[in-house]
Amino acid sequence: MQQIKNFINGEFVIGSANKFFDKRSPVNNQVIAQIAEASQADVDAAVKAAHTALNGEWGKMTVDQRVEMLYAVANEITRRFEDFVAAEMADTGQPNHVMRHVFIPRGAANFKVFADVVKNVAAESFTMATPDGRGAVNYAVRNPKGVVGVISPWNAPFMLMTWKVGPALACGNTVVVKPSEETPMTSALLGEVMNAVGMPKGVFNVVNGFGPDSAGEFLTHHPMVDAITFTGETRTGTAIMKAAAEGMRDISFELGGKNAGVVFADANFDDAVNGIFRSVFLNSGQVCLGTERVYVERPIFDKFVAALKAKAEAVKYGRPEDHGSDYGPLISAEHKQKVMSYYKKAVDEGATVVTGGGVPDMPDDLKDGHWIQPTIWTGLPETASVVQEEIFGPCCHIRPFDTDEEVIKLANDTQYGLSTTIWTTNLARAHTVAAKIDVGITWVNSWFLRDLRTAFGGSKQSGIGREGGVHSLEFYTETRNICIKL
Ligand SMILES: NC(=O)C1=CN([C@@H]2O[C@H](COP(=O)(O)OP(=O)(O)OC[C@H]3O[C@@H](n4cnc5c(N)ncnc54)[C@H](O)[C@@H]3O)[C@@H](O)[C@H]2O)C=CC1
Ligand SMILES: O=C(O)/C=C/C=C(\O)C(=O)O
Repeated sequence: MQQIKNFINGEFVIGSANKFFDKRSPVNNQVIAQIAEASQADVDAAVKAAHTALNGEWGKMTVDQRVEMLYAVANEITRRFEDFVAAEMADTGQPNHVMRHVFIPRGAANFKVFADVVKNVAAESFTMATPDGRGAVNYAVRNPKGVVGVISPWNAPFMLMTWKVGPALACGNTVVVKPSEETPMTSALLGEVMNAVGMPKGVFNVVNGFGPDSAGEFLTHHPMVDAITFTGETRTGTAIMKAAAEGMRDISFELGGKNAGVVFADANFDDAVNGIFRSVFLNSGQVCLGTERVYVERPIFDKFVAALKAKAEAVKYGRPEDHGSDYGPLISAEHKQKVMSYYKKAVDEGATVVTGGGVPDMPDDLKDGHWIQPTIWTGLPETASVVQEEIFGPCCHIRPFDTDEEVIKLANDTQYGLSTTIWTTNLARAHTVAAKIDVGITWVNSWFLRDLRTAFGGSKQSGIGREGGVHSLEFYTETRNICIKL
């Protein structure tokens, strides 16, 4: 049986508690690996190693040397591409093509792009007048924050973990990563990559375990962690924020969403159907940017619902490594139970089930996996649980609308504010509506089209702060101003 160990100070270690927990495959619920759980002492050792590394060889590197190191990491990820694809498929059960074309390439890009950003983005400088007429010059320098705690989720494990580790290292910090207990494999592989490229010991560390009373909590409460970056559930964000308050540590949070898709009657119909389908069902709906509320302008409502239904009914369930399959299971039995409870609630609250709503009939070898049908509802009021609460599953509610003002109000009627996708051929309308929807990211005639130099994050309860491009520099460095009187 494969063992996944912690990675502390450049070494793979089981840890002081000699304790393991099971990693089960989402496709059939079989145990596929044993994960070494980090104790409080192990987390302490990882944080201290990261702290020591700040003042060693890593801390003394020039920006150019760091940049070269990050390029080497990206190249090594690309060289071991198939290993990363296999590990992520085993952990998540999601299709080969999604790993190959979206999640794993993004992991390498997360190192390259931020290497380029730190190399090319200047810090600010201002000259000022002084009473004696000689003036003064101000210039900013960016220093690493220190040890960054990275808490990452299970839905796109490698992409979301490296989205934080890439910029943190580019800025000269060191990191301790706590991957989700559901998906530890690619973080461990990244440890191998770090050793292969000669990354100094202690710069990158991984501690495995759970949240409360385990590695997640030990890490976020550790007094030598200088900043915490987290992607996951809003409620977990609240707990981490409380931990970060001790010692006034900085935080960057990307949290949940209940994102709206808006389809106007003038949209290119096929593009809109394909785009909304992808935004609802990619990764079996386990994407924080995913659409769970769809608003369609009334003249095309029936036709749109029928087209989305046809596509949802055509998904090909199957093992991720089977190139014919395009739809995977949910991550865990627990998550399946949560999503199924929403499928039941929708019916209890009076939804019309357009398609799905249950569990597919799978062959014997996959029967115990966490499979669930893509599901579409109509006919619910906006107050219904499945229209208000983040489900994080392959499902959406579709409702007709008549005016721009109405759909803006509907889209904004949520505690979340992460993303929106708008489909229209009327550019003026796209601008006007986009400006009025209170989210961090709006896509027009597209979804999940990512330029890593742009600001990324959520408003309202979907997050705190922005990452991406220079915004990541803001979070991962301490900007200091130096004022010189001339
Ligand atoms: N990107 C997103 O917006 C994501 C949203 N979710 C939502 O969250 C729900 C639950 O999924 P989970 O993986 O359990 O999300 P979660 O927010 O509980 O876990 C994310 C990470 O935080 C860690 N964690 C949990 N409690 C912690 C604590 N008190 N202190 C420090 N670390 C802690 C977990 O071990 C994991 O590494 C999903 O059903 C979904 O609705 C989950 C994953 C990603
Ligand atoms: O593209 C990114 O940087 C982040 C994407 C986030 C998700 O897909 C998620 O958290 O589900």
